This record gives sequence, C-alpha cells and structure tokens, in this order.
Amino acid sequence: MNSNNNTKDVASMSAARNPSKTAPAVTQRDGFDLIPTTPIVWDVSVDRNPTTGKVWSDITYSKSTQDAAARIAFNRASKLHAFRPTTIREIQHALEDATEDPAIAVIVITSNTNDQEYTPAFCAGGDQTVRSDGGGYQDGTETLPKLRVLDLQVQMRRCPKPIMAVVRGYAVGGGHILHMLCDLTLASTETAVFGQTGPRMGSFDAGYGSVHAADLVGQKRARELWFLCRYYNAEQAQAMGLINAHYPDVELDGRTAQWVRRMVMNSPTALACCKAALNAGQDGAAGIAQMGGELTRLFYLSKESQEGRQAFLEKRAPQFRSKL
Ligand SMILES: CC(C)(COP(=O)(O)OP(=O)(O)OC[C@H]1O[C@@H](n2cnc3c(N)ncnc32)[C@H](O)[C@@H]1OP(=O)(O)O)[C@@H](O)C(=O)NCCC(=O)NCCSC(=O)CCC(=O)c1ccccc1C(=O)O
Repeated sequence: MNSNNNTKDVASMSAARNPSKTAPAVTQRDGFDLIPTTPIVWDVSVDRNPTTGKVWSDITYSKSTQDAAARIAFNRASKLHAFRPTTIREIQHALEDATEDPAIAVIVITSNTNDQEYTPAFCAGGDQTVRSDGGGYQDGTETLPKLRVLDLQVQMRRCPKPIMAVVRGYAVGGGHILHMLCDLTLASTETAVFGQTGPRMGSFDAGYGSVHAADLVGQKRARELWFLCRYYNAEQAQAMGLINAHYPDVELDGRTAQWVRRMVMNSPTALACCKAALNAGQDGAAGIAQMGGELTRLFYLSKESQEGRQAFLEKRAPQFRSKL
C-alpha cells in the first residue's frame, strides 16, 4: 500500500482504538470499517509467464503496486474456467512468482467473468475433454497423464502468504477444492455456487478435498457434500463455514480490496506463522517442517545462531552462551 494512504489508514485506525466516553461499537473499534473499499488498481500486468517466457494461455496475472497484492485469474470463460494441465502449470508459475516477490503480501485467486456470453464461473473443475484413460489429465503438454492439480494444492498450502479466493459463479468439483484450499474465500451473493461433483463424474479427492472439507464444515456436512453432490448458494455456504463472507456482486471488488488492505497492514511473519500453524495439524510432518522452517529462519537472525557460523568460519569453538 502506498505510504500516504497507509499513514491515513493507520491514523484513523488508532483514532478508533482510543477509548472515549462515547466509545464506538466493538466492531468499529477494530478499525476494519475505516479501511477504504475502493477497488484495487491492478496496474502491473504480467503478460508473460516468468518461468517459460511465454504469453499466458489459460490465466491472467497482475499485481498492484499500491496494495501489495497479486491477482491470478482463470481465463477460460468458454469452458467455465475448467482447468487442464496447462492451466495448473501456469497458476503454479504465477503463484511461485507472487510468493517470491517481496513487494507482494497477499495473493488473490479469482476468474475473469466479465464476458457476458458465458455462465459466470470461478472454476468448473478438471476439464473433462482432456481427462484421459491413462490415469489423469493430458492436454498434450504432459509426458504422462497425471493429476497435476494435487501439486498445486500442496504449493498453496506451503505458500507463506495469505491466498484469498474471490468467487463469482460456479466453484464446483476441483474448482471447489481450490477455493477451499485458499486461506480465505469471499463470494458474490447473487452468483456464487459451491459443490463437489466427483462421484457424479467418476472422480473423488481423498486428500485435502475430503480432509480439509471436513475441517471446514464438519464430518456430517462433508459427507453430504461428497455423497449427495448438491449445489449451495453463497448464503448456505457461509452458514456451513465454507466461505468467509459474501457481498452483492457490485460490492465484491471493493470488499476484496478492504480484506486485502487489512492483511497487508498486518505483520507478514505473524501471518506466515499463523498459516503454518493452522495447516500443521492436517499436514503432519510436512506441516511441522513448514512451521519449523519459519522458526529456523527467525533463529538465524539471532546472535546465538550467528555465533555457530562465525565460529566455524574463524576456526574456533563457538561461545553460544555469551550471545544469549
Ligand atoms: C457448471 C455447470 C452446471 C454449468 O452449466 P451451464 O450454465 O448450462 O453451462 P454449460 O453449457 O454446461 O457449460 C459451458 C461450457 O463449459 C463446458 N464445461 C463446463 N464444465 C466443464 C468441465 N469441467 N470440463 C470441460 N468443459 C466444461 C461445457 O461443456 C460447455 O462447453 P460447450 O463447448 O459449450 O459444450 C455445468 O457446466 C457442469 O455441470 N459442468 C461440470 C462441472 C463438474 O462436474 N466439474 C467437476 C469435474 S471433475 C473434477 O473436477 C476432478 C478434478 C481433479 O482433477 C481431481 C482429481 C482427483 C483428485 C483431486 C482432483 C482435484 O481437482 O482436486
């Protein structure tokens, strides 16, 4: 966020914090309502895949200098943004770039739904036209058919920055799993539709798609999602705990900006550690490794840790206790 705006926001937030005889309502005192809801300006369009140097074919990728955010958007409206291996690989490359870019604090995953010709969708799951008989998806870019989306799911879990899904239209099948794997989900009140379809399509996700779903909505509801394959609107999805909030479509971009700006104001290390901690239970040793990595990174900043390296370089015995 640009420093001028930031100064103004922080000043008004601390004004909200100061107790007075006529204290504002509790929900106002967290300062959230004071954060501007002007939509984010995505002023940097990244037109080429930073990994391959090629122009994107299935997504668009842009960044906001002012709001320290990256936007990765499905861009296959005629297929309701169903994903094929190319789509997943492009999202992986954009996500890697956003994760590595120190100017980016928050990542938004959404879809380009401005084309009135097609049914609005966030993502209609795996592209069934390229689902092969060889045990996965093959659009001519894989050496062997595979379920590449499972690698993207892991990458999203390991990304230390908050990822927020912004859903307009259908988020179904593998598209529903991707929104669940985002740290937060905002949705359009009028158009968002959520649901699993695997058992109707001869597919299922026995990994995060089941385990994380149960953590979000509870065992009974998760079984309902998978066994009945019904669709839910935004209000129902929020009541179930599948999404964080829904807003009228015209407000959604402004509210997205507000949520992003609030996270950008917060400590990135604290957010990364919270994300790692919230993931650790489901992720077993890999989750603990992610948490442990953050801990080691912070330890490397200490004089005690640096003494170990220094002593080695100076060919002497370390004096850890003198650095405590
Ligand atoms: C969403 C619909 C109900 C919308 O219906 P409607 O408004 O009438 O639009 P359509 O005319 O049906 O669609 C327009 C256009 O898009 C094409 N399309 C839609 N969805 C797909 C798709 N998934 N694949 C390919 N193409 C799709 C549709 O054919 C039309 O094209 P035309 O050329 O005009 O014919 C409806 O579209 C619908 O029901 N869609 C299917 C939704 C669905 O069931 N998706 C789930 C697929 S299975 C899956 O996602 C598995 C994913 C996976 O890879 C996986 C596997 C194992 C473990 C984990 C995973 C994981 O994803 O995590």
